[in-house]
Amino acid sequence: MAAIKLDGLTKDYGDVLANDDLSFEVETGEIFGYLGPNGAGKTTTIRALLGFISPTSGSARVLGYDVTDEPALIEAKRRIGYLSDEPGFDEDATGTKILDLHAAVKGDERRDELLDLFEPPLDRPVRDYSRGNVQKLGIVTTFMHDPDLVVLDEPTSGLDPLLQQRFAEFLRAEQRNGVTVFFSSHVLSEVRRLCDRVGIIRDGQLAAVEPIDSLLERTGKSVTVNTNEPIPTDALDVDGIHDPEFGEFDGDQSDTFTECTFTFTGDINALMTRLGRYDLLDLSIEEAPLEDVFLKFYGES
Ligand SMILES: Nc1ncnc2c1ncn2[C@@H]1O[C@H](COP(=O)(O)OP(=O)(O)OP(=O)(O)O)[C@@H](O)[C@H]1O
Repeated sequence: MAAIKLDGLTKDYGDVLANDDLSFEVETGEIFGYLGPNGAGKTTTIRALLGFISPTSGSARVLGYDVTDEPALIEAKRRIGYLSDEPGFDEDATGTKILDLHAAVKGDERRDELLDLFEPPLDRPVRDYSRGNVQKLGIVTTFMHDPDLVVLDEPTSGLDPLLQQRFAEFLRAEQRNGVTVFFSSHVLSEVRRLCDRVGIIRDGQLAAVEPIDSLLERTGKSVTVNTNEPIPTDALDVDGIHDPEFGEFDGDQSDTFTECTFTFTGDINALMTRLGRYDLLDLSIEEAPLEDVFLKFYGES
């Protein structure tokens, strides 16, 4: 059985068609990334899955329960963890009080283990928390009742790189124990590290559902080359170089360049061999920004 199933899910806010006829499934035990630019409709889907808003048409099921069937959804939520993009805890309450409240509703058999791992402050009121500390507390509340499915809206925002790494390892371990993870993000490096498959939403419509590997193959890298002296533009005669942009006095004006940025989808060894013949000052190879991916591959559709 799919852990999440959307069947023509539509949410029309009047001015905005935030989710337009979305259909896809998330398998039990997979980590599924839900990607899209700002305002694409990710939070709207998540809020519909948790019963916070009603679909205008279509339907959705979580853990087999219809999200518009209130008693059924209450039952399902005992087995679901949810981390909001804005946790919105009571500012006057301490961390301990918030955890006690959540425990009273859902249980807290994993509280101590999670506190050891993520170490949010507990004795101060939430008003005095940094963004990262709010997020750490949110992670504890999401997992402490040992859910089968977790729905995470931008889960690593505010976490430092070390904690992001710890959280990634934690999610992988949860997955090995059979937990299903559905999370939204606009950060490609996070998605790359975690996901098995991704669904991409743009302007409320599903642009693609595909394994992360095939998305990354098409995405390519963003490469910047700086040289010590002008080198021939022929140096870029390598399969997989797209849209080269040259430094101010380079490229188009002459047949040499000292600075060039391009997207690369080819064999990195072939590129290094070719460029290795020249005297390079600097070479950077980075993940293409997710916004570029959207524009490049899904812009026209
Ligand atoms: N309650 C609402 N009433 C009217 N319009 C809304 C409401 N909530 C969201 N929208 C609109 O619906 C669209 C989708 O918003 P949503 O928050 O689902 O996007 P998102 O992909 O989660 O964006 P972000 O990454 O910025 O959080 C946006 O145009 C937003 O302005």
